[in-house]
Amino acid sequence: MANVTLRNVRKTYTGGFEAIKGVNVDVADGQFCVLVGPSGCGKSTLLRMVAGLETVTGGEIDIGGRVVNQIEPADRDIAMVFQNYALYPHMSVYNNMAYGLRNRGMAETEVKSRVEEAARVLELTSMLERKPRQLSGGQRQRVAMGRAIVRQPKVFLFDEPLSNLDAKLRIAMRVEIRKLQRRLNTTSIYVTHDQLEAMTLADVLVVMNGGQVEQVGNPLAIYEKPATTFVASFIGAPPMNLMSTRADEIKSQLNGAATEAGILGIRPEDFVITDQTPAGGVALPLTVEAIERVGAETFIYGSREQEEQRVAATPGELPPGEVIVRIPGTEAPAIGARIRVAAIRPKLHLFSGDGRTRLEA
Ligand SMILES: Nc1ncnc2c1ncn2[C@@H]1O[C@H](COP(=O)(O)OP(=O)(O)OP(=O)(O)O)[C@@H](O)[C@H]1O
Repeated sequence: MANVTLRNVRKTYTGGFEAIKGVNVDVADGQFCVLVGPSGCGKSTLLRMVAGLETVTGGEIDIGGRVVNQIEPADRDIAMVFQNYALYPHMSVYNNMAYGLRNRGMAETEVKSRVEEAARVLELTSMLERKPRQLSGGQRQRVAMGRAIVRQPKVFLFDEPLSNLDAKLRIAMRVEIRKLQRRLNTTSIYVTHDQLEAMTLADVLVVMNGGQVEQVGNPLAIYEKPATTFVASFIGAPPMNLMSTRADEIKSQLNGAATEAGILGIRPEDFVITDQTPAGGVALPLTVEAIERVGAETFIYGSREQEEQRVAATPGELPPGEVIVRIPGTEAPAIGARIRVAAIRPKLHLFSGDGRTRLEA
């Protein structure tokens, strides 16, 4: 059991590319921390630095009160689960799990007891004699987990462990990993580019962009109060609608301070279809361009009457003038219909014109 603290951690690769530009993160003992961000944001680099697989070019990595910058991976008391599982194909499931323990010279009775306990927890007991090729993707993933568990490390590190699984199995394994982590109560750091996986797994969510941390916190708190337009559009699908507060129709509905802000954000589910303009809210006329019915809810893609300038570049950015509205149920207006949608003040997000600062609505 251990906390993990990153203090102003930096990484410049040979050749001069600065992949990590001063990251501070604190993961308390037993917490599940998820690093999320788009491809190339540096999340794998950061995880590999914690593991000791990449050198640290600045700052400190502290595991359980000990700075580990100069400590070999094998001596850091961590266990890593990789995307490709990295199982030995010629060894049985049992031997795959036992290998690392035997390498450390552990007595065979202790090896047996740890492997059998991990197999029981992971429901692999009946498969211990099989080779990896005789297992499904999900079972291989569990063997990879088992190999980490038997080590009884202070910290688990996961590098996109579910990305080779199909959508259904990903969800099942996501739930399994969370249950297992709660049971073992082992501090964990998990890398993914999937914001939904990140939201559902994390105690502490770290949203990264361009080698820096955009926001750290509880996933729901981040969803409710994103610090930047990058976070606003990366966390949540479909993404938050972002529009310029200087568009005439919007400016007329916001008070002075708010119109100075620059960018107004409204999540698709925070709109209602209504002819009223709620006090302290914003209403928009839309022409319905497309409808998607997804089981119990419906997405309406609407266009605003007026063209507007593009707002600060963000990952899930919608085309200018397009608004997504998410409503429960399957009843929806017809394509081409003109509707009005509105959202009230607690659901309005305001950001500075460059998208870098959240302002009070
Ligand atoms: N050995 C290396 N030398 C130079 N640059 C590297 C090296 N490894 C990674 N990079 C660069 O560092 C940046 C961060 O890479 P990293 O693999 O950490 O990103 P990531 O967020 O994990 O992305 P992905 O989700 O695609 O794996 C990228 O721009 C990448 O090209």
